[in-house]
Amino acid sequence: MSAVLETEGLRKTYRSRRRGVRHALDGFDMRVEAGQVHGFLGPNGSGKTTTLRTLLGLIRPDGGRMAILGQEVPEALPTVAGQVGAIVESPQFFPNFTARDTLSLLAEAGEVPRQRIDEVLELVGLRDRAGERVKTYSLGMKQRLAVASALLKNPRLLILDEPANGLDPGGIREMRTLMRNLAESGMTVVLSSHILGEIQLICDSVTIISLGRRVAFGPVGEVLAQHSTGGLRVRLEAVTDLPAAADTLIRAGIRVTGHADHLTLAGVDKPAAVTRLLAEQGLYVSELAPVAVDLESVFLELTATAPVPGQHRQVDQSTKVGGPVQPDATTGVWGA
Ligand SMILES: Nc1ncnc2c1ncn2[C@@H]1O[C@H](COP(=O)(O)OP(=O)(O)OP(=O)(O)O)[C@@H](O)[C@H]1O
Repeated sequence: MSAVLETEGLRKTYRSRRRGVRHALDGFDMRVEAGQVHGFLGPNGSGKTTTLRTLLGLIRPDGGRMAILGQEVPEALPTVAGQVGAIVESPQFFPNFTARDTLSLLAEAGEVPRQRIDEVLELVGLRDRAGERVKTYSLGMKQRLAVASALLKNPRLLILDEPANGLDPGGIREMRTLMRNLAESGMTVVLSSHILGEIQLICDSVTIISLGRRVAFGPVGEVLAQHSTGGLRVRLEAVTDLPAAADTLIRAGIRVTGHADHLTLAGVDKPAAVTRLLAEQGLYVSELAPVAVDLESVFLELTATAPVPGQHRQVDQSTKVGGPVQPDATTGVWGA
């Protein structure tokens, strides 16, 4: 597959007399394949906006290379810019313009046919409010207008920083469907977001950045599988049997974590052996299921345990990433 967006060894250092040196990007690699919805994730201050601004030519990198649609940027930006739609940080609109005026202005500047204005207004759900002034819009309506403006050129690559910002639950779901439909029509979509449950639902692949470096990437299923503990969740017909079941399993060499209404197990080769062991003691299993690891757990683990060489300390401190995250005792993902 061809890469629509690529960075290799990207570096960006901010220097200030007062705050000293800050390595916002420290050899950052990223690759997004054509036609994918790609989640770009990282804690506050990890370098996401810096990456996107650098790719769009708004910031000059200190090292590394970048390509958009197979062309090296920033050199090729004049050529590729017409095929890229982006919202990075909160876009500013003229408050006294209506949504339609706003999009008309942008369409004229970008030589976009006027009929496209109605298409994008319909897509983002603003059709019936398009004649009202932007200053009367809610946060979510402004966000919809921002997405409409990024879609105006029918870009091959759409980059959205926190597109769900301010959207109501129905709006988030509509945005999810819109992103999937756009990808199915061949558009590549890069989403930066902190709503990890949403990213897990929408995205084909992800990149996780921490301290300006990539700490995970690939198809969502693979990233989850790589960090799966292989644990099992066991429920019994009688909750009161849990202590006896835990005893039996521990004696068989299985690592067990107890919870109010279930056990989590690690170090199990054959799940059927668990059922047999317990049945032999008159303990009956009502559920035996793999413990599902979610993107949020993987994210917390990876971003909090990323290496922290001395020179990255400032970014680390600003993001408040400390020592390893403690296992979540309620899910038992690391509880064994
Ligand atoms: N103009 C600047 N001058 C100095 N430092 C900056 C500047 N812009 C960003 N930084 C620093 O670079 C680091 C990366 O910031 P960036 O905005 O890329 O993070 P982010 O991942 O987008 O965070 P968030 O999730 O909060 O939006 C942060 O420590 C930030 O303080």
